[in-house]
Amino acid sequence: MAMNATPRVGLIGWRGMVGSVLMDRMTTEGDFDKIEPVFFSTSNAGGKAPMGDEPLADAYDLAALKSCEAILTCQGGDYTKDMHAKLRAEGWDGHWIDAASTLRMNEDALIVLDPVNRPQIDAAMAAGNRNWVGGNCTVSCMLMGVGALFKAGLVDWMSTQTYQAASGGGAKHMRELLTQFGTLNAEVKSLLDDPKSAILEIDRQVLGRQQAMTGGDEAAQFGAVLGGSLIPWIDADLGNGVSKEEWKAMAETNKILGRGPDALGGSEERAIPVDGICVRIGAMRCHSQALTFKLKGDVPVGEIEAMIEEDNPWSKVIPNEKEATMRDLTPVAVTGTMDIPVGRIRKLAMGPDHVGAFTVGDQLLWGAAEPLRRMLRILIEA
Ligand SMILES: NC(=O)C1=CN([C@@H]2O[C@H](COP(=O)(O)OP(=O)(O)OC[C@H]3O[C@@H](n4cnc5c(N)ncnc54)[C@H](OP(=O)(O)O)[C@@H]3O)[C@@H](O)[C@H]2O)C=CC1
Ligand SMILES: N[C@@H](CC(=O)OP(=O)(O)O)C(=O)O
Repeated sequence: MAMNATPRVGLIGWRGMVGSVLMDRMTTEGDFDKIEPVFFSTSNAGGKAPMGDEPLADAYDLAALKSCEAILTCQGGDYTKDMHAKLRAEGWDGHWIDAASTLRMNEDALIVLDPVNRPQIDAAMAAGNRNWVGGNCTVSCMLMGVGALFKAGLVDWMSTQTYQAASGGGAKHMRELLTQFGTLNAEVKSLLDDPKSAILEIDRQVLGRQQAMTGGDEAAQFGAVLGGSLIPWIDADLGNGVSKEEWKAMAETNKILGRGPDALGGSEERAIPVDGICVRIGAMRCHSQALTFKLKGDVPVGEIEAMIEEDNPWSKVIPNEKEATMRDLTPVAVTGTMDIPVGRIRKLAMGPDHVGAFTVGDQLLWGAAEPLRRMLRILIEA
């Protein structure tokens, strides 16, 4: 069912980190001209909204929420757990668009990434679906880069080793990383300023400070030191040696592609194995991934590059050369842009059907905010 010409859309979580990126993108793309926005707050109902004359509505007020044809939330999983079922139980049949992972694998929710799964979105809309959830940031950024190979049916399996930014944990995690870097620098500043000082003495003092931080307030967000180190575990421990972030890679990739039993409505098509190790590194807001593909045949690198380049306006092939890689295939180059560069594309020593690639994406843009605002736009324009 199509929405009204200028639908009333409730925005929850708009001042958080993901929400702020979303607001920027919605402003840039003119989305606010197409809706009647209603801004909610979980902490400051009655306060000043970021636009318009109406004060902030209470995000726990069911009547206010029910007055919206669509609700777009970046407030987080606890809010979704608390409010989504209550609203549905009251008979609200509006569109719920959500950044949190809570509903993603539900039978009645579609994971949205329209440049990759627009056919699934259209089919779900026609079937009356009402729950639209953004994918895990690593999965969405990966599929925006190399989705072409999956769409073409070329992938037998894929392994991904991730290099995930601090922002994936939230704003406090980004602050903690920078604070740790500052503390470590301060610890050895006088030695660093002296070009004749011994590097191994600097290293010893840095390690001592890192060890002193471990288990304390300075590493409270991540639970381990990230500055000058890394953490090869992200999200919950599933108890079988797999982290929840790693589990999402296969589960969500296949659901987005409409494959396997978790696809909306179920699918007979084999779920493609996707697996690897997820690692937190000291980048700010870009997730990077080293990918290994086992393809179904010996596809020339030039053909792979052409498919990636042509797949969508944001996927960009970076020539597999040192200079281009260092210039264009780093978190610093990609942060704040919509581009999803894919580089280091080459045949691996394991055989001509094994291909390596490396991709980088801003996890707050394609990894979180962008698929949601695009889904809202699709609903408005339906
Ligand atoms: N961070 C990420 O990488 C990703 C996050 N997500 C999802 O999005 C959810 C929100 O993430 P994120 O945006 O990082 O969370 P934030 O903590 O930045 O924001 C969440 C809410 O916290 C409240 N808040 C309290 N203090 C502040 C403050 N000082 N500044 C801003 N907001 C504040 C706001 O609610 P109020 O205005 O009502 O007080 C805000 O909407 C996550 O829980 C997750 O489900 C999804 C993909 C990626
Ligand atoms: N888990 C991701 C961030 C995130 O919010 O993921 P999800 O939306 O799947 O919970 C990270 O830490 O990098």
